[in-house]
This record gives sequence, structure tokens and C-alpha cells, in this order.
Amino acid sequence: MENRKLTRCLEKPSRKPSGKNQYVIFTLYLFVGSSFCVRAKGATIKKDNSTGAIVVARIMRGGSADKSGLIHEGDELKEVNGVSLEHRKPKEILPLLACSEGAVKFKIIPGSTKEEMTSRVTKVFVRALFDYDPTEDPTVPCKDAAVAFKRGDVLQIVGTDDDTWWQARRLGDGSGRAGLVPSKQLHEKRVALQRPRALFKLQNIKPAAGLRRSFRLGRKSSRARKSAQLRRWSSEIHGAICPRTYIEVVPYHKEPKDRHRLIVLVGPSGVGVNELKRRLVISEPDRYGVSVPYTTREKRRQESEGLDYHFVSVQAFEELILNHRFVEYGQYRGNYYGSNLDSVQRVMAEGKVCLLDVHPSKIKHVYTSEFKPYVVFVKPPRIEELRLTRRRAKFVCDENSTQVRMFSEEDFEDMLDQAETLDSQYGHLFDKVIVNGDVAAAFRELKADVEKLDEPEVQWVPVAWMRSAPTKAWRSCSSLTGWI
Ligand SMILES: Nc1ncnc2c1ncn2[C@@H]1O[C@H](COP(=O)(O)OP(=O)(O)OP(=O)(O)O)[C@@H](O)[C@H]1O
Repeated sequence: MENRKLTRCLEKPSRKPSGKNQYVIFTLYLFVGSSFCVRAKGATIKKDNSTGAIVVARIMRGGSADKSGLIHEGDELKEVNGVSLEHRKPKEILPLLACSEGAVKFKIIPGSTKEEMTSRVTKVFVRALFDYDPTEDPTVPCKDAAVAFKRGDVLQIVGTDDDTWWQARRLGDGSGRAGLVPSKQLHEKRVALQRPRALFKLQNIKPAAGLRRSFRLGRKSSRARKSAQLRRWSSEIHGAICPRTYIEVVPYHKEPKDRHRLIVLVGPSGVGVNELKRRLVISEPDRYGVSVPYTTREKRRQESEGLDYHFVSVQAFEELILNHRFVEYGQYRGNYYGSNLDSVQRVMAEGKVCLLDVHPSKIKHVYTSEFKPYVVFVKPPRIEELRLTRRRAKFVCDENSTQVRMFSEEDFEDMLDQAETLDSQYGHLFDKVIVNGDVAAAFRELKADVEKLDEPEVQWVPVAWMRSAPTKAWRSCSSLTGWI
């Protein structure tokens, strides 16, 4: 790629531009696209359909064009090296640049003042709820000018002028460079286009190829795996109906007086959630606590009230249900069991870090500023490692907690299937994923991660936890509902 120089001349500015009559020299790297792109530092151009003019479509925030302050979105390009751009298409401009020697001189009519441009820049932070890889996106105007991100990354949205492509910086990528990311509207449209496929899947419960692929070719499929597959399909439909795009987040600095955040541990049955919870409590019983569940069953001789369970009457339990005091509850052999918000609050009021393990569908009950949940997904390792690490492990295979047996090959497969389903359905809620292969390593990682929450480091939390409404800037990008 050739290095070129850009010179700006001003022609009868319609409004007073900033940096009037200045010549700016900076290096451009040009390459072909649907418009031209000034890689990493530059701009894209497009034809204005109403006027036919060639205009600057985007200035990459933080790039040299942006820093120069002399070229802005909306500026009209009149000439390149004295050649008029009238009636030309963006793709015809690249050869003009390619055949020029040395400096490239642009003649520009400013589209708007710098003040107007600055006022359009938003300062919103969002957490991405989906992965984006521009190398796999044929519609991105310029792959090199786009920013790749993973679900959970925090992005600073710096430009939303364009309905289709926003400009954003990925926090922590070191470069500080802003680039193109799909706008909320664009991603919603894309997800909506996938909807018929998801619906087709639900109606056709036996698409042989799909089934065989996900049930691992040639293996006998268990009922549990089939239902995991069904749940995955329904989650695709849910995702299609309520597309997860971005959620606005704000920085949260934990003060010493603030309560600890609630630690929610989720994972497929048998993966080791209880094991990790137990290890944490044993490691520092004064720091970690678990919420004591409620039940309507009779107290057994060896059990203590408030330690093993809170034993309550059916009437009291049902009142608590009506008052929405349960994070999760169910019935087993005619008795109610449930995790209650009051017992979570009690642990937190003692100044301890409360550990809660619930199904991820119940996270919404604690997704509030009061609990500020930090959600850890405990994930099984690959099947080979499961076989190796669980050789001597036994698990409770019956809910009455009496039947304990060794893991079977089918249990491992069910665990992996469940993990995949949970990840596809609730992955957007996970703050941390810990692979529980070697249990000592998983425990160390979990402990270190939870301890980090007490450090002065910034934590990004949903704006709703800190304010009653999204910021004005985010409302202008459109609000986000129904994502949880
Ligand atoms: N990394 C590991 N290596 C070996 N054994 C493990 C590991 N993690 C957990 N186990 C063992 O696996 C068994 C099941 O773990 P645990 O009871 O913690 O599962 P769980 O996720 O709480 O499941 P459930 O929700 O169904 O109770 C236990 O015997 C536990 O000691």
C-alpha cells in the first residue's frame, strides 16, 4: 500500500469551518472497498443520493483525519488533484488517487462546523451481547475500518450518525482506535432475518442432519439430550424475537462501605457448582456465605433451623410466593423448596459475599442494583478431560439427595449438551466463564476473580443499576428492552 498525503483547500465555505485555510498533511493508506477507506486513521466516502455529490461518510474517531480536525463527516469532495469529482462514483475515485504522484490534493466544501460534529458524538458505553467478526461480514463497508468484538466486551460508542454502522472503541484493546460496528438496528434486522430458520427448526423436530450433528454422530440420543436440543431451538427463537444487541453500561467503583456483590453460580447439573461453592466457604467462612433455602417439609432430627433450611408452613411459603420473595422454588414429593431473597439479604447484611446457585432463567429476580449480581458460568471441560477428572467423582442423581452414583458416559454427554444450551440461551448474562476441569485450578480462578470485585478497579454494570433511566445519549440510539 502506498503512502499518500492529503491537502485540504477550502472553497467558498457555506459556514465558517474550523481550521479555515489550513493545509493539513498526513499519511493515508488507501485501498479498495465499496468506498475508499483510509485505513486505521481515516475516512470513508459515499455518493449522496439526493445531490449526487461525493461526501465524506465517516471519519474514524481517533484517526489522523479526526485528529487533524480539518476533515469532517458530511464534507463534500469537489476535486482530487485538480480533477473534478462531479458525476463520479466513489469507486472511480480510487484510480484517480492511485495514479497520482506524491501529495494528493483534495478540494472540499465543509458540510458542517466542528461544533456541530462534536455535538453528534455520543459518549455511551455498552456491553456487546453478541460476537462480531468483520472478516466474516461481507456487508461491512470496510473490513479494516471495523472493530471486532466478543460477547461481553465493553464498547464506547462514539458515533451514531449512521443508522447502520456506528463507530465504537473497544475498551482494553490498547489502540484507542474507533471503528465501525453494526448498529443496534442493523443487528436486530439481521437476527430478524434468521427468524424463519429458527421457526422452521421448531416445527421440524426431526431434521435428521441437525439432530445427528448435535447429538454427536452415531450415538444413541437420550431423552435429556433431545430436550436440550429443543431448548436450544426455543432459545434461538427467543433470541430472534428479543434480539440481544447491546446493553448500556456505566462504570461502577465499589466503595469500602458498599455491600459485596451477589455471586451467582450457574452451570449444568453435576458440573461442580456445589463443589466450588463449598470450597469457597471453607476457604474463608467469615467472608463467604450461602443463602439458606426454605422448605415446608418436616425438620429431620440432625437438621437445624436456619442452618440447613428455614422450615416454614405451607401457608407462609405461599405468602412468600405471592410477595415475589423467591428467586426460585419448586415442589418435590408434596413439599415446597425454594431460594428466598430474604435469606440472600441476610447473608449480605452480615457483610459476607453471598453465593447463590440458581437456574440462569431466575437471574432476572436478582438483576437489580440491590444485589448487583456477578454471574459465573461453570462450564465442563472437553469430554476427554471430563472422563479423566471425574473418574472417582460421584454425584447426586436423584433430587431427594440420597441416590449417589458414578458418572456415566451419558451423564457427561448430557452435561455438555446442557452447557451448550445454557450458553446459547443465557450467555449474554454471564460475567465470567470458568472451565471446571482440574477442580483446584477452577477454584483458584474463581476465588481470584471474586476477590477482584473488591478492588478499586472499575466494573461495568448495567446503567439501570445506577440510574433510573438510560442516558440521554443512549435513548437517542434507541432504548433497549426485553434483553434479560
Ligand atoms: N473438577 C472436578 N474434578 C473432579 N470431580 C469434580 C470436579 N468438580 C466437581 N466434582 C465432583 O462432581 C460431583 C458433582 O459436583 P457438584 O455436586 O458440585 O455438582 P453440581 O454442579 O452442584 O450439580 P447439581 O446442581 O446437580 O447438584 C461431586 O462429587 C464433586 O465433588
